Amino acid sequence: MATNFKSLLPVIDISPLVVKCDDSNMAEDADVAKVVRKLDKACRDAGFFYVGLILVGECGTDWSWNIGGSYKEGESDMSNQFFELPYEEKLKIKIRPAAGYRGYQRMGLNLTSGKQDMHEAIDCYKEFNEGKYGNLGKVLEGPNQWPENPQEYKELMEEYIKLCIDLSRNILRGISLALGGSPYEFEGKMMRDDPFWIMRILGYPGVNQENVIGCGAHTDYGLLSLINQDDDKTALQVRDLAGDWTPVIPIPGSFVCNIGDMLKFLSNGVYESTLHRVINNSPRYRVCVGFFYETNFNAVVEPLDIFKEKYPVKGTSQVFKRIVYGEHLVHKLQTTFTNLVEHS
Ligand SMILES: NC(=[NH2+])NCCC[C@H](N)C(=O)O
Ligand SMILES: O=C(O)CCC(=O)C(=O)O
Ligand SMILES: [Fe+2]
Repeated sequence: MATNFKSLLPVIDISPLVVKCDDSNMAEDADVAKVVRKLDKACRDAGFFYVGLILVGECGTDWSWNIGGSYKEGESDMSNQFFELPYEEKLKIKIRPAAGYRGYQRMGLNLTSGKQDMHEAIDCYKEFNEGKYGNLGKVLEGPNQWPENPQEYKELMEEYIKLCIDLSRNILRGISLALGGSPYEFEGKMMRDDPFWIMRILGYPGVNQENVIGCGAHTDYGLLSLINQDDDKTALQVRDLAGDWTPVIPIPGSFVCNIGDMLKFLSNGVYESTLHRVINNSPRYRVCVGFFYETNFNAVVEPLDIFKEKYPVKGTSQVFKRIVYGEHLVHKLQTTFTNLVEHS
């Protein structure tokens, strides 16, 4: 992987995790242990890091792609093609509450802390059977909406999602070890055997003025986010421990990975979900795909016993109430899309 990019965030080659993914004794492997130490430091510091994958592993998936690279070879062009379509064309897959908040959202529809974000997007969520999550889940019921053109877009993105799910699971095994648990604290029991996911294909207009907010400061909602950004524009910024905004300079062939709110809760606050925002100061259009790997939709999330024992709470500021992930998500949707309810 290229090393001539100056970034303040660590780059972690996670291939040992992928190679050892089926080995329950993976923690004893020296290469895995090294990755785990790096993950722990990255998660305690910024909560943001780059992941790379150099080896070809075997995990029931074709890993013979350089992370993010397969997307950039084809689908990225298709995302650009979609956003270049006339507005009326894009509206054919318009996001609506009745369509489970899935589909195309115009520039400025998404609100963060009540302010309009200068991005447009296609939002997708894991599809599930009607009624599966009762009233709460109803809000998100419906098939994802894909454009008719380009035709192969849907199929390719669905492949991409599978890879992201696999990759997220492997990284989380490393994070689970980094927290001092088994590799499997974030799967299986505790209702995390049917992980929910979100994917947002984002387009940010090029600008001629400074500091147009593409996406306001927020934390992500779930366990782990994988950000696949254009290689030639720096727009994503992370708030570091000192409270300064650090640019996340793209590193070709890598994903940017960050911690979401659920991981913060489950880890008893040992790892934080870090604030980040997007400002595309480039005159050119920027496309980015965010993949968000979550707990089960109906998971009750609270600090895991193992982490409460390992990391006793100091003071009262760190006491986490139990929450249901789906409630957290639906609440976020309602504050993000307040303008949508009125017009549809
Ligand atoms: N699904 C997301 N990660 N959305 C990011 C946008 C931030 C969203 N508007 C919020 O206020 O939380
Ligand atoms: O565009 C990006 O780089 C990140 C987008 C993001 O933070 C989000 O959608 O949650
Ligand atoms: Fe985000």
